[in-house]
Amino acid sequence: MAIQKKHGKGRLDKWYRLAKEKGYRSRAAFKLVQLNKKYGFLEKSKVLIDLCAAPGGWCQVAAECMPNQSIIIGVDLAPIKPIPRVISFQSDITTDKCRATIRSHLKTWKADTVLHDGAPNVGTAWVQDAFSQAELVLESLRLATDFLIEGGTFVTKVFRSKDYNPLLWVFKQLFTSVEATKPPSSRNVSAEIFVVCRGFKAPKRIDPKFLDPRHVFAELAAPTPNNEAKVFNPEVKKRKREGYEEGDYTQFKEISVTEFINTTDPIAILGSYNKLSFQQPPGGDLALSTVDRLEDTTDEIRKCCEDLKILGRKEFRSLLKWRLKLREKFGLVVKKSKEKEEESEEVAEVAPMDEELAIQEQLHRMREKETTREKKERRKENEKKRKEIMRLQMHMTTPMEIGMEQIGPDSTFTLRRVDKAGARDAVVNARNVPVESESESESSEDEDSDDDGDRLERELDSMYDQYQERMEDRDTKLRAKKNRKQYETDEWDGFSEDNKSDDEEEEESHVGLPVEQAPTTGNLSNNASLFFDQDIFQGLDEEEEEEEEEEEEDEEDEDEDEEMDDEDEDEEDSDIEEDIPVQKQKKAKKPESEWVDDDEIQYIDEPRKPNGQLDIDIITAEAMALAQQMATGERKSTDVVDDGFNRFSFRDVDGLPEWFIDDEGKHSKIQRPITKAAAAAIKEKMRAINARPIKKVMEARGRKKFKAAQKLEKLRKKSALLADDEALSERDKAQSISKLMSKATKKKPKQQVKLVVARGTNRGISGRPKGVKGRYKIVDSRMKKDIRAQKRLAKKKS
Ligand SMILES: C[S@@+](CC[C@H](N)C(=O)[O-])C[C@H]1O[C@@H](n2cnc3c(N)ncnc32)[C@H](O)[C@@H]1O
Repeated sequence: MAIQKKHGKGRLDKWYRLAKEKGYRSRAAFKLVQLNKKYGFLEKSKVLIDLCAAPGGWCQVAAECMPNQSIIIGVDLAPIKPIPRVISFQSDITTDKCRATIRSHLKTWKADTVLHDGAPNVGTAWVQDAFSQAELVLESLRLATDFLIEGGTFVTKVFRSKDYNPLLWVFKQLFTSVEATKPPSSRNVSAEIFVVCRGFKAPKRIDPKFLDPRHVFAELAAPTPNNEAKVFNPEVKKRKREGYEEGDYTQFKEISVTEFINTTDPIAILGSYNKLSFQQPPGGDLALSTVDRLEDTTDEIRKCCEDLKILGRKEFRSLLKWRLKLREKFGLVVKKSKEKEEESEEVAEVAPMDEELAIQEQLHRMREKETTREKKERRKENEKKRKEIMRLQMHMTTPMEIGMEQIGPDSTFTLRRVDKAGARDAVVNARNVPVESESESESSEDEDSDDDGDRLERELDSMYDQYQERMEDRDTKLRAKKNRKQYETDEWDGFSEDNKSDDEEEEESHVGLPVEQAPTTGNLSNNASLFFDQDIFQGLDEEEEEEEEEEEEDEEDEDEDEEMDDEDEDEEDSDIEEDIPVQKQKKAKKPESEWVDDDEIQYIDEPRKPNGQLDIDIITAEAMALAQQMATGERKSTDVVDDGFNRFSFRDVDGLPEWFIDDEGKHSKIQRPITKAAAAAIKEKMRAINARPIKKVMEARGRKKFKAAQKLEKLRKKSALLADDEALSERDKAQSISKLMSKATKKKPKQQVKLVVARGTNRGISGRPKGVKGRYKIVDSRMKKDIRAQKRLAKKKS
């Protein structure tokens, strides 16, 4: 691919000219120059493979930057003219032949860097292009995995398409650091992005599916419609552009109560209808009149049926329970007797249902039963572990005793395993993983007998989780809070030495995750993880690590560092627990064992103003009121500490459902009265903040000021020179200085923007219209007329 004169003028841009000047064979060379400037991988490499290298721009750059005696191999479908220090040959990178040729050149060496800048099918349809590009990337990755040394670097070009995320996910499994970047020399109009993958993990075996385009780019099946979501979030409406359902052109939907009772999917009805009707159909419905008369059909239930869209979780639950009761009464579901409970088959009679539906429901129930059983077992196991940890914490046992009953080849107990069951948080907090005491296990028999009820409970719980996730997606504060919580609970990783479960270790050496799995990273969505891959966030981890190292080195400073971490967290949370100033919050939060006295607080390295005062930003009325009270001596620091211990401090949340704790948490805190003065002070402060111009404007103003100062300085110097000039008379001096001044203060006339109407030959043109010089703006005729009218009006007024 030699430099060709492209038709579009934009193609012969600055980089094209620079490439010509510098003797590079392609403008692409600058992309590698800029990537290397940012990541510096070429200087560290001794062996490099450049895939799709023609005409050889990247090879030229590599030869320039890599140490002497390095091996550089360039391969392409097209011939590459010889480049000093570069071995090049012609081959298709997807073939075994290419692999063999590279191997013959490298012998036993491994490559430190593999580059790929391939672009197939140039000129065909873009969608097709993007796909084969992605395939080519995967092929180049396959080749890279064969030749890269552990810790090596792989740089590739990827096109922004639907295959971009799956590709990135694959990279992330194989490399410790994956960063996507667009060098300045890459045109903005181009969809290309460069991904720099560093720290090749060199797994012993890679699942072939991993590098197979059919798996990596497989379309994920459309998720099944989530009717439950509709039930619990009736107000969240997604825009549908599909129009109304065929034959149904109303938005208000109503369904008979009997249908709700007979249906096998009540949640779908609750999610998609507005009203459950007790209205008798024309022919009369005996079942409906019975339902109407039953005692279970309370006024509350009737009210709930009136408008489903305004119901909350509690109301839906009562409607579903009511439905179950009626189904039992009508003999639609027969409760299992104790003897029959033993049998795996459940006796369930569902009246108007065809055979297939019946089988489906039975299968579904069996599956539910199985998961309930598994869940129960997990709970028991977790409870056992929790008790052991409690005993250990209370010095009732030694670590040796932990997990004694589980002794076996793979029974090493780590909290990570517990976490897989989703219970570690609770274990660490010594909170109840729902305990199954003996008395409870008796009652759990009842639970089992009511399979539907159990299922509903779980559905409701999972709905709440989904609701939380959605809220987190929307609300960054909530997300930060959750991550913080997770961080707090993650701090202690149990007794595993290397903090890795067996499974995880296996994953490292054998990357073989099912490719269908959605590519996500930790708690972050893919988009979020891509966002955080940006340079700006890169230092953060290292900083944290450094801090940790410091902590290890200096045990004496440990407490101090921890306090600083706490402080960061507190600051983030300031809007949640704003009622106590930062430092005091920390004090109040400290557990008794880590208690520090007032003197110790003095040594904490708090952010301070230049005058030595603590730099605390008071942004809430509560904090302001407290600050005022403290300043006037109305309250003392000890009062604030005492306030930390209140009836909300040690809330007993054992066994309470997550949604309840969350909901209660919003209100279970001291409501501190605020003073009028404090509210006014905060209002004023906020007004001042809002009145500040945005950063861009501030910067522009600063630039203007700076330029004016420069101009003034120049003028001053010139005037001084003139004043010192002995050859000039005083009059001449005064004249020339005033000339200078008037020249400097004269404003340049603003360049007129010529309006060009987009009609005739100018319709739909891109670029400068013929015969137009200077600044121009293409407008439609309406706009031109409007502007004229405005001018006329302004003239009239003046
Ligand atoms: C954008 S150019 C590479 C430019 C090069 N990096 C440089 O600096 O000069 C893309 C190259 O990919 C090559 N290519 C496309 N498919 C290929 C394949 N299957 N095997 C080898 N080369 C391929 C094309 O021949 C083309 O020369």
